[in-house]
Amino acid sequence: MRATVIRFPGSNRDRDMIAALTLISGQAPQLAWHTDADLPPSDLVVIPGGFSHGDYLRSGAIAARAPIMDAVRKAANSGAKVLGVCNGFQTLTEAGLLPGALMRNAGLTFVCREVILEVVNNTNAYTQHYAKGEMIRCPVAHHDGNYFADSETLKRIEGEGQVAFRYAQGTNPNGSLNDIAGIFNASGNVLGMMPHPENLIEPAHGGDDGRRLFEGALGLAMAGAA
Ligand SMILES: NC(=O)CC[C@H](N)C(=O)O
Repeated sequence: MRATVIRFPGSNRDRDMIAALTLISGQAPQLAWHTDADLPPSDLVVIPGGFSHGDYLRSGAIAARAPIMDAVRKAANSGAKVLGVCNGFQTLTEAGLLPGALMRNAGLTFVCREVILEVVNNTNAYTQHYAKGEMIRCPVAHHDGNYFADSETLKRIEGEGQVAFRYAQGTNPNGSLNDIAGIFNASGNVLGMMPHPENLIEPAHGGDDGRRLFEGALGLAMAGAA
């Protein structure tokens, strides 16, 4: 399983993502730069969190138009997994690889805290190691995490099982419609999520609820599983 992490000017969770993928798979991921025209052969492409291009214009808007994104689109269309976390999720919506948009948090402040997520759909490689309806811990750190989609799109993604994670009732940190924290594309190989599973993968983090997402995406058995 070959994983690649893409870096943009202003990415700041790339090192966390590289550390998580290395720890979980035993192999350092390949790296790509935003101006690269091609991606190395990859089964999993990850766009990490951060403030690409200083969040100017809109978070992820400039990154979505980087040369590397043509290669990401090609990889996604040919079935590779593409995971966008936080600024990565923003970039994937701006690139049209995921529906909807991430708007300014309803409270107009940056939120940095742990939230509880409900695993809405576990019939997908990314979420296969969670139980449906399982509540997991995960940190968030963003100012533009307020998921919005028009009513037709919202109905479609809800109806087609494209909602991956929801903020637990009453804990929505940003005003996202339907408490949406993460969504799949229609084919299920692209996942965007605002919370940071890479920051809760080992006891030193205070928990490891995020770990199973990477084990699923990388096609690995759960640590500790027989
Ligand atoms: N941690 C992040 O990726 C931050 C995402 C984004 N730039 C925001 O603040 O909304």
